[in-house]
Amino acid sequence: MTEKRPTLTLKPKAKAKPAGPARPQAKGGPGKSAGPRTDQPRGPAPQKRPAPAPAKAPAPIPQAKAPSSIDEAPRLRQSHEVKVPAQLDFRPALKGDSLAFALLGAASSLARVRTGTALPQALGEVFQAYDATPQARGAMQDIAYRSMRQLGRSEALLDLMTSKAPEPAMLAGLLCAALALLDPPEGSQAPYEAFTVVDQAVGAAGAHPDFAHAKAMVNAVLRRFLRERDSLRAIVMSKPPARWNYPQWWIDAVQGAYPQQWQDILLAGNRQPPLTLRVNLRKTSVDDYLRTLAASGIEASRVGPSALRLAQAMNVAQIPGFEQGLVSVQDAGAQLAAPLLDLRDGMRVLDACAAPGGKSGHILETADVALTALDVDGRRLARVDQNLQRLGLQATVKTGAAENADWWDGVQYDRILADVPCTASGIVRRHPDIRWLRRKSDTHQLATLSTKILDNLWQMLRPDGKLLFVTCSLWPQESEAQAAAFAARHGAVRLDAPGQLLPTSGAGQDHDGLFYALFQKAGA
Ligand SMILES: C[S@@+](CC[C@H](N)C(=O)[O-])C[C@H]1O[C@@H](n2cnc3c(N)ncnc32)[C@H](O)[C@@H]1O
Repeated sequence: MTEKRPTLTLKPKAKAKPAGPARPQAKGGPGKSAGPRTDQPRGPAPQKRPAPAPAKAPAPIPQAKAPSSIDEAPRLRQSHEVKVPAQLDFRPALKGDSLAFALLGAASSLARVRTGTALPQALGEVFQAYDATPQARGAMQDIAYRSMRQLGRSEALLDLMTSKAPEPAMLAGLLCAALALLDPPEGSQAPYEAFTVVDQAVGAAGAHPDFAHAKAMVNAVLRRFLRERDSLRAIVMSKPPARWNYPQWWIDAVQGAYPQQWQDILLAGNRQPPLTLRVNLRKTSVDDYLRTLAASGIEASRVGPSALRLAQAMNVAQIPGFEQGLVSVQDAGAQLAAPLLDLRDGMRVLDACAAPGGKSGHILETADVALTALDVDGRRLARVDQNLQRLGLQATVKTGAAENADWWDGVQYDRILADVPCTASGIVRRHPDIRWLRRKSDTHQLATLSTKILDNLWQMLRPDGKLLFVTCSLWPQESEAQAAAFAARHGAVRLDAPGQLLPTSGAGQDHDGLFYALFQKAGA
């Protein structure tokens, strides 16, 4: 047991409105999985926050992260920067299929995200440490993703209800996870009964040695939320980060770049993304595959020339023909890259930032080209190999930095795809942790790297050849401003391309926020 810390006190009752009765809760089983995740956030790993210096070494601190420079104040409340981190890997003596177990796993993931770990990686660490069953993994993932989409509001509610920020971060994570379940977004049903959430959250707190002492506080905070929900919400909803569930700088940036559409963009980023498939036209047709799905009772609709959106997310292992390479998981917006490249058999093509290989696979499905798939990250490149193997396709896979030429054989390419590392601000619906991990200054840093990559790749393109520049960013500095400056520097001819696609979800049109610019080199 670690040293007992003082129990937090509750702040006085909120005053905005008289306390409303607890809202009746919808019934439901354990949360569904957020769907298979086949991609990681783009770009280099976000900067890690410095590991807090332990006041006293309690137990092994397995998740301490390497210190890194910080140029801005953290967005989360200062006191959340833990003085004594909880044992994030501690496996509680709880039933593996209980909500308490899932809540604690989600809380551990949220605490890892606070130290700069991306959520998919954080969950992976927790699954292993907790030896979680597939069912428990699904529940932890669902709760953690919900919590990320609601973090601004949960943080503000906690700020209102507690006299100081809950510590350790895992306790704050537990409260945020429980609040996300008790307070689902407008128009969606609560996945569990309110009393079950409170009871299980208290049980989860009691099962962890580092904050078992705070279980009465967990009970009091959650019950108070249920009693005073309307008045508490009325207060926090006046604050943009609570209302929109993004950091203030992010809201300002979207509003500045898109004064007309900013609210729609923020809302689109908070919706649960669909599972979209790309049909491999080498092996089947879209209509035939739709029939295959229908025969298996799977509902789907077309959202692009080869793109199908499933009505319900499911594990890829259950998707007919997935293992045989009939389909791949890929957003409909990302499926525009291969057609824009205007590929023909026999071309020499470079995919310069290729991992995990979504667009490489599509390029090879489109034409018989000699493809080089390059990426700086050798671990991610292994996924290119796996994906191409499943599709029965081949490429030359190379580890190297696209801003350098040390990996290049000196023979120019007919086509180059530069799907550069970026802030990934256009894919937050799939990666709701990104908004909390990124810093405003990342944009400039990543745009500088993209400039170097584009300038270096241009020499590798043959006269008349085409280079497709892609980002999954919403920030003009990374996208349109970058494209315009590039064209001016190199005298590149700009061909027709979609430009900035804003994220949208719905019947017929459903895609992430991507940017496309297509350039041609003058003939010899
Ligand atoms: C947007 S993702 C690429 C997604 C991929 N094109 C697909 O469709 O599956 C960006 C990739 O750039 C890689 N990357 C980051 N810095 C790089 C660099 N300097 N040179 C080459 N690749 C880089 C990252 O490892 C990441 O895999």
